[in-house]
Amino acid sequence: MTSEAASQEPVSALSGFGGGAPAAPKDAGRAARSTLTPRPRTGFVETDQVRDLTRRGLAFLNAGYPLHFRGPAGTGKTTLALHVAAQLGRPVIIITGDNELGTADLVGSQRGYHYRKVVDQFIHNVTKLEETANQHWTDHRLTTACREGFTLVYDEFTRSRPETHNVLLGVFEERMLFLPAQAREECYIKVHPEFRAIFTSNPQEYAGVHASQDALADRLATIDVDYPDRAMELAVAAARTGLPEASAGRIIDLVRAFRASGDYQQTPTMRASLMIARVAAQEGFAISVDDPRFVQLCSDALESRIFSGQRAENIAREQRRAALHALIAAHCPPLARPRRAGAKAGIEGARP
Ligand SMILES: Nc1ncnc2c1ncn2[C@@H]1O[C@H](COP(=O)(O)OP(=O)(O)OP(=O)(O)O)[C@@H](O)[C@H]1O
Repeated sequence: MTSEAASQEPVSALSGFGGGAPAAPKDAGRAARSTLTPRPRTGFVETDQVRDLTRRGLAFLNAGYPLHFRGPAGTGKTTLALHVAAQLGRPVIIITGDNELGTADLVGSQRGYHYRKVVDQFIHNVTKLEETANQHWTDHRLTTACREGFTLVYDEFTRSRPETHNVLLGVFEERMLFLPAQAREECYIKVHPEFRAIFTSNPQEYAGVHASQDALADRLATIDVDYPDRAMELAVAAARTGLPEASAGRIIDLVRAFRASGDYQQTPTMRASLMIARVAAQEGFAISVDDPRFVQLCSDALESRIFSGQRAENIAREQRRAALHALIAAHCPPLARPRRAGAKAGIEGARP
């Protein structure tokens, strides 16, 4: 995403949120275009783990501290941040971290031109033309959020350069947002008492991220988000795909066992189990090693995580592939054979 897009585009397409929140009179149209109104998201799963993280996060936010959810990819940080933001009941503004993002993208800048044309035809055959061009100051997302008391969700903030965040130090410490000289009319604004900020970051990401400044990290209340427990992963897969729990459970156990094996270069996250579950449900595959289409689906979704593009040794490759297939067989067992009269019930509904 470009910095312009990050700072300017409405983001109402995000699920669980609708655009056009009511804004305060000043700059109302602009603020409304860049905010989201939280509403409950369909398929959102609230387990004890989610409730606990939400409660702990809200405690910091209610005391006025900026909150930071930190955790590996696919652990549900962004979803959780939006869920917690929704609990605050204020319009939400989202920024996504980007190396190209600068202070102006957060705070505001001089934009556009106002043309003024005066045609003086006092003497009928003489035309006097006067044209002036004035730039005018435009608030960007951080300024709008601070001014109006909105909730700012800054997703993957460590993808932005640390110096971009200098302006945040005053916001969190002195509750003042200092504006650059171009803002002319005001050199700072007092941060609205209802302004809150929620950050997310992934400490394991090593491409395209920056270390967070100590000064900023010290101001954030950081809560570590770990991989979801089985109950949560299962509930999410069942809710988001419509698979029965027994079938979704096999996929979850397969992906969790693969994750526990450590035999990969890219961690298989909750997104991997959702991907398998969603495609299997849509295509009507049997969640079993007996269905070659299902086995192929698991291989497609998981094998790429074993090798990250480097040329792995062929033997290691084959060994790891075989280990993955053994996991598929162990967690997605053969379909129940047709029962002979009097035989006991077999595996519960292997088909989704
Ligand atoms: N509580 C939940 N209910 C329903 N779905 C969820 C929940 N938490 C996470 N998910 C789903 O799990 C997937 C990963 O979640 P999310 O994008 O929030 O993770 P993340 O930690 O922000 O990932 P990344 O660091 O890669 O951006 C998404 O498809 C999301 O919709």
